[in-house]
Amino acid sequence: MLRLDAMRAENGGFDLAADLAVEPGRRVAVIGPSGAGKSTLLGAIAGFFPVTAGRITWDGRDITGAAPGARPVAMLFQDGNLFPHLTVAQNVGLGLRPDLRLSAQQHQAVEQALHRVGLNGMAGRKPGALSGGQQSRAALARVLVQARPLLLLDEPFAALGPALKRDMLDLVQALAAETGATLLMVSHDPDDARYIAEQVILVAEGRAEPPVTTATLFADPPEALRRYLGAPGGLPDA
Ligand SMILES: Nc1ncnc2c1ncn2[C@@H]1O[C@H](COP(=O)(O)OP(=O)(O)OP(=O)(O)O)[C@@H](O)[C@H]1O
Repeated sequence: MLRLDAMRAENGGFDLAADLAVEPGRRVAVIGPSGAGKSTLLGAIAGFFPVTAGRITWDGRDITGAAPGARPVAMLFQDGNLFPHLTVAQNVGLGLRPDLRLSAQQHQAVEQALHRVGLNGMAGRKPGALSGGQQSRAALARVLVQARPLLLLDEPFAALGPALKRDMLDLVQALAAETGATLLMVSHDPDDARYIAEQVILVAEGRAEPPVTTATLFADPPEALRRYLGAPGGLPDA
């Protein structure tokens, strides 16, 4: 279980507060207005931003001060962070060893991850020779080889068209189910939350609220969510 106990994190002078827990294996959407602190929340959990108060624990272990690589976390960003001069297989291999000195077993793990995301036969290509959707798959394969129990996705598929995005959400959902990973995904699209997430963490005005059931939240949204959705009178069906 992920716990943020009276946590405060700082991002360049911005202060985010969170006091919440996420049950193991949950798929949770993180939504809220632009600039509210969604990326700061994920970055604090991943160890990219300093925690100034409270603590972060994973299965009871205090990881507040742990180095990013020592956390049970794999993170996927919107641009995928693929290196253009490396092949797809090398980009995925970076998830296992930054110096790419992979063992035979690790090479096999890379191959399996590429196969799982539907990129067999493309291991030797450079990212520039992949479509946008294929690049997203390669970035997801890198997250997958890390085999971490907590996956943090920061608007991972925002640049993809609706059909492609749906495919990727299906894939993420399937992978999370297979591995039992806990998933936190930032999205600006309420439909993504409805589609993939059992629960939603609402981030507004520098505070991350405890997760609530997605359908419940959209059925009776708090004021901050109403404002964000821009539908004060009537909301789309949950
Ligand atoms: N390097 C920085 N220096 C100063 N302030 C920053 C820095 N990075 C972010 N901030 C501020 O921190 C706040 C939270 O940013 P954050 O990226 O977490 O928001 P967000 O909810 O993810 O926004 P968006 O939906 O637009 O990506 C914002 O108000 C932003 O202006």
